[in-house]
Parts: sequence; C-alpha cells; structure tokens
Amino acid sequence: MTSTLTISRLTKRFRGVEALSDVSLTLAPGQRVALLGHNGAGKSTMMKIILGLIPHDAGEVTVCGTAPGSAAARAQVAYLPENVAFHPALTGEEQIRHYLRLRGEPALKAPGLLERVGLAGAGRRRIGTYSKGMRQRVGLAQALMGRPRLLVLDEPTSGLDPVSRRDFYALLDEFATAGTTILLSSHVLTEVEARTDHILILSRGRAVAEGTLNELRRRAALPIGLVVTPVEGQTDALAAALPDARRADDGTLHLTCTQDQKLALLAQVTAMGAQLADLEVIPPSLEDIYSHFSQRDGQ
Ligand SMILES: Nc1ncnc2c1ncn2[C@@H]1O[C@H](COP(=O)(O)OP(=O)(O)OP(=O)(O)O)[C@@H](O)[C@H]1O
Repeated sequence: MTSTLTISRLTKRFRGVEALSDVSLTLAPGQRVALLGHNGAGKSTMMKIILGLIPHDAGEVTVCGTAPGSAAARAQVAYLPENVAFHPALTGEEQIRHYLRLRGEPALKAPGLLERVGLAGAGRRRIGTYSKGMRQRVGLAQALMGRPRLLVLDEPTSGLDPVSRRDFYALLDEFATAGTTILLSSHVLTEVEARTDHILILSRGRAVAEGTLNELRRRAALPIGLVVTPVEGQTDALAAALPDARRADDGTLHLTCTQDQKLALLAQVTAMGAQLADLEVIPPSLEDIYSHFSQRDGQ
C-alpha cells in the first residue's frame, strides 16, 4: 500500500535555529497521528514543510508519492489552521459555495459538505452567530473539498468544549475510516490518547519518541498503578497482606509495579477473593509518557 506521507531524515534551519533535526515519519492511509511537543518543538515547521509552504534543508519528504507543494500534492492534502477566520456576515453555505467556486468546483456541493460536518441545519445562518466549534466545522468542510488523502490539523480543538471536542474527533474518525490520513498537533494529551493510533513526540526539533501508545508505554517502562478497594471491615487484613501498599484516606490501597511484575501482582491480589470489593489497574497515561520522554531530553 502506498504511504500517504513519508518523511526521511528531515532537517530545517532558520538562521541559527535548527527547528527540525533528522526527523523521520511514515504514515499509511487511514492512520490518525498526533504530533506532540512543547512550544517551539518544531510541529508547525513540520506541517508547513508537508504543505509545501516552506522548503527544507536536508532529508526527503513525499506527500502521496509526490513533492510537497506540487499541484498533485496540493490536490490531495488539506489543512486546517488553529484559528480559522471566516467572514461573519456570510452564511456557512455562502462561505463554502465561495470556496467551491475558487476551486472550480460546483457550488451545488455546499449543502452536502455542510451535512458531512454536522452543519446542515445551520447552513443558512450567518457565521457571525456560530460557536467556535461550529466555525471549526466550517473549516473542516472547507478542508474536505476534493476528498483529501491527507488532512493536516494544527491544534484543531483548542478552545472547544469537551462535547464539541468529542464530536469533532468522531468526525475525524469517520474520515480516517474512509481512508483519509490524519496528522494533528495538540497540547491536550487526554484527547489525543483516546483518539489517535500513532504518536510522534518532538523535542527541540528532534523526534524523541514515535510509535503507538502501547509501544511508547513499553519503551518508557513507567510504573503501573493498582488500586485495591477492600470489602468493608477487611482493610486491615488486606493492608497486612499487601505490606507495600499505600493506604489512602478513602480506605483504598495503592500499589505500583513494573510491566513484568503486573500479572503476578494481579494474581496475588485476586487470590484474596472475598476480601476484595474492587480492583483497578491504572496504566501510565500519555501525559506520564510524554513527560518521561520530554524530561529525558532536558525539557
Ligand atoms: N520563520 C521563522 N524564522 C525563524 N525561526 C523560526 C521561524 N519559524 C519557526 N522558527 C523557530 O523554529 C522553532 C520551531 O518552531 P515551530 O513554530 O515549528 O514550533 P511549534 O512546535 O509549532 O510550537 P507551538 O506549539 O508554540 O506552536 C522555534 O524555535 C521557532 O522560534
């Protein structure tokens, strides 16, 4: 299967600053990929190179098999910037019709595009009356013209409330299922954790970690948490049987272990059967993993 995006040993310098050093990444159709990193890590620079907006100094980049910024690449890549601005006096439908005309496509497609992003009912309202989430959807409708194979989104959910975020990601999932590759940057790790298949962490222009969440979890080898809730009246007995456990104010017992120790510890705890009301396993979150790799890099 042809990769949607291949980046090999990409390097970009701005005068004295090395914004990207030796970064590689290959994305397949339908993959949902998060680009993470501190402010100034190089995320936007990487996106601009993929979009063909700025040249790179070394390495190779191909977008759908062609050079970034070429007519063939531009026809297959769409971009949604962090803050999309539309004319507030236009309705959603007028705005989309305008963009369709600019692309030389029939304006008749506007209602269908708005329906795809869940704005069918609001298409005749002025954009000035839209919420931020609705404006992002107009941006997405614009980005989806021409059925892109690669969708590049720069912090697409910043400023959206939790429900709008969830809806936005559900929409992205639909596009990914249909084969569109999604590359997005975000500082909101909790949403990325649940909604992407692959993660690239940049730090000071270098890729410090790349893989699925599970792969990064294994590589980081961070402790796994276990929360044991004893049946009423059994706390002392369980605490005595688990001397390494920390006792919390609510009576639960907290343990940590390595991945290798996990199954043995679970077997030990579940063997306590009737004394046990509940048992929760807490794997390291993406936030823990992100901190681990970033701190290792001195961030
Ligand atoms: N046009 C430019 N001229 C000079 N330096 C630049 C230019 N664009 C980016 N840089 C530098 O390159 C580095 C990477 O910047 P970039 O905007 O890619 O970071 P980012 O990860 O997108 O950050 P943020 O999360 O704040 O958006 C930074 O040190 C930045 O100052």
